[in-house]
Amino acid sequence: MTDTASSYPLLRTINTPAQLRALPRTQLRQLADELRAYVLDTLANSKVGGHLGSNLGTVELTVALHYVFDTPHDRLVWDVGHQTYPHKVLTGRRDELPTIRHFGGISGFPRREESEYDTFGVGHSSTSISAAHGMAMAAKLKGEARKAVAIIGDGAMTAGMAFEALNNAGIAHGGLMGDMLVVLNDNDMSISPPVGALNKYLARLMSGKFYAKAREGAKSVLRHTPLYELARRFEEHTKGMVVPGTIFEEFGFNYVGPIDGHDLDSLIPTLENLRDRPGAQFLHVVTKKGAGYELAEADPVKYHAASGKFDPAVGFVKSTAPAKPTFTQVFGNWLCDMAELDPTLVAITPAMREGSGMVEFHQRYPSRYFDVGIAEQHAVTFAAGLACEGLHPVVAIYSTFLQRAYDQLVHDVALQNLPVLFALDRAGLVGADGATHAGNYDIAYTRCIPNMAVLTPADENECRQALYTGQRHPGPVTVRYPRGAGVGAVPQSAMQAWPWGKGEMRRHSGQAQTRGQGPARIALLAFGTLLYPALQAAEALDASVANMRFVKPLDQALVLELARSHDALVTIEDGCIMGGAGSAVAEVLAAHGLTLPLLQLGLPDEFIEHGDVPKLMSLCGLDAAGIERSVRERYWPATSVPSAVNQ
Ligand SMILES: Cc1ncc(C[n+]2csc(CCOP(=O)(O)OP(=O)(O)O)c2C)c(N)n1
Ligand SMILES: CC(=O)[C@@H](O)[C@H](O)COP(=O)(O)O
Ligand SMILES: [Mg+2]
Repeated sequence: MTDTASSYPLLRTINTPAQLRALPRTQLRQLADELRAYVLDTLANSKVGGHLGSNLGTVELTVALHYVFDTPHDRLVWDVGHQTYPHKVLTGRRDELPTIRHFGGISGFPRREESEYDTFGVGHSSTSISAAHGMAMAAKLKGEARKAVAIIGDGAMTAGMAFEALNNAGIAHGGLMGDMLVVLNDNDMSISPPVGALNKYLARLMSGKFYAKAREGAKSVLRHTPLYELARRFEEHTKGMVVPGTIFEEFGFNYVGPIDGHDLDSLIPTLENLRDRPGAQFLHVVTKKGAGYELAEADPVKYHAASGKFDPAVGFVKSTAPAKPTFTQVFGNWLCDMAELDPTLVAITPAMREGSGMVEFHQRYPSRYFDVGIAEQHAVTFAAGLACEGLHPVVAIYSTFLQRAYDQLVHDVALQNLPVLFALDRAGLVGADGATHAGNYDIAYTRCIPNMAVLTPADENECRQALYTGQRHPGPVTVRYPRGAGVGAVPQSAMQAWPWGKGEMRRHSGQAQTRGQGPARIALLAFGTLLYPALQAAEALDASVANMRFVKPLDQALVLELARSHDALVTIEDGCIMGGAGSAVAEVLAAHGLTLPLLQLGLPDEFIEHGDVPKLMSLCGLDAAGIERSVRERYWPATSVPSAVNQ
């Protein structure tokens, strides 16, 4: 890491936005250049990587926002928040930036508990306008003079929630109008190339004489002009153009733009002008994702995020080492193979083509591939519509993002018992993205839905077989798998459906049928990839191990057989304990009046911070040592047997 003292002489003097605001305007360009270089340099040296393109694209916008608005008194609400590394640097976290997304380091997203300048916790997209509107109305109701600014990307703007907020924020409530500014950071990119009509609409606003004239005009009108004169001439200037009535004005916002989001001479006077205007303001800025770093500008998809250290001079180079296939790749390969077998298969992603492993499917089956934008609710109900007409939709969606479409899951898919397969990637802890992106809850929130089936494959081959099994099921199914690679079980090309609702034994305890003497005879019931640490722990415990495969329908016969032949049961899952697979087992035991001890291992009832997944799993006691320790603590010393068994 380059030492800030020598490499970033101006940036090292800025520890608060107040210090930034004390700078002469003429120094802001240098500050922005140093800030961009520092963000790039820091990320290039980070072993956990982080978001790159979007951060390089918001450097000038961030400098201008903190320069013009009295932060933190005025509230900046970032959308998604993956583009806030410059914001974090300018708000007192410059020297902590190298710790970003590391265990114990600062978060990769704004967090209220991390800084007063992080006014709203984000990570899931399209929440900023709603939150900023809330802050603006609160200021009004409390009689406080403050601005609320939402900074939302063109991708995030495709979510219904953003329009729910626009629909509400542009009008008065009880005669009160919130003073808020929405800044649309339009870089014509989501993670993948943007999709949908809105993108085309924004392109129209940016194209042709309107933008060209606005761009030139803005430069001439805005430079070194007193505010009143600025506002008058800017209005005159834009009036003179064929200014399209924008959709945003229809929502009650005063629309300004598009202006160049990298030109501080445009940004600052325009923001000053809008800062001092009451009511609902909307500024459309045009930026470039990856700005200032040629490789990222040229390939904004690839440079959306870095996965680890890289040499900026050569960029991201694929490692030559044969990597184990990730679960995502297993899914992507299965999807293409299944599409070959099943012509009714269609696949849907809510703006996560690359992350969900669907690039090849998109290339091979373009007419059966649907990227619906950041629109999880629409994705699920769109799938329901496809299924009503006899097609076989696969919705590839991160566990955490499916939370956004829960009612659609219940009301549109499960209640109608439609054959939709949900491929839930990023199930369980996800690591550097932290609590906002953890897929900890899908077992609990899906198994309680009637008609829903919940499959938990243990490795890469089981993932392929589970997807095949699920795809053949005539109702809604979720198949969940974690981020990254598994144990390396090579997926068999032949697809073999599992016996529906059946688990399998993977180890039998050597303990004789004790019932009251000697070490307890324990059965470990593993759901998903924790089968493997469970098998390791079982060697030390001489425990039986069941690979349950299904949370729903649960293999009740297996549960009852294990309960009757063992002294105690232990369930293990990489999902929340509360309401999870262990709870399903507990319900079966209770329903059959069985009172043998049951230990439920899984993720605790707390949000788990970002960090290295193996370390986090160990902290949660979900590695082999942790499982063994928990079982011994509960069911040992060696010779004692749980009292409940003596009954
Ligand atoms: C609800 C939700 N769905 C999907 C994502 C994944 N995601 C993160 S950033 C992103 C693209 C955002 O595009 P945009 O808002 O234009 O920001 P940019 O990266 O272009 O700066 C997506 C789809 C998310 N964070 N939240
Ligand atoms: C900001 C955002 O939500 C995405 O970029 C997310 O971080 C991707 O996660 P993966 O890296 O697990 O694909
Ligand atoms: Mg964008």
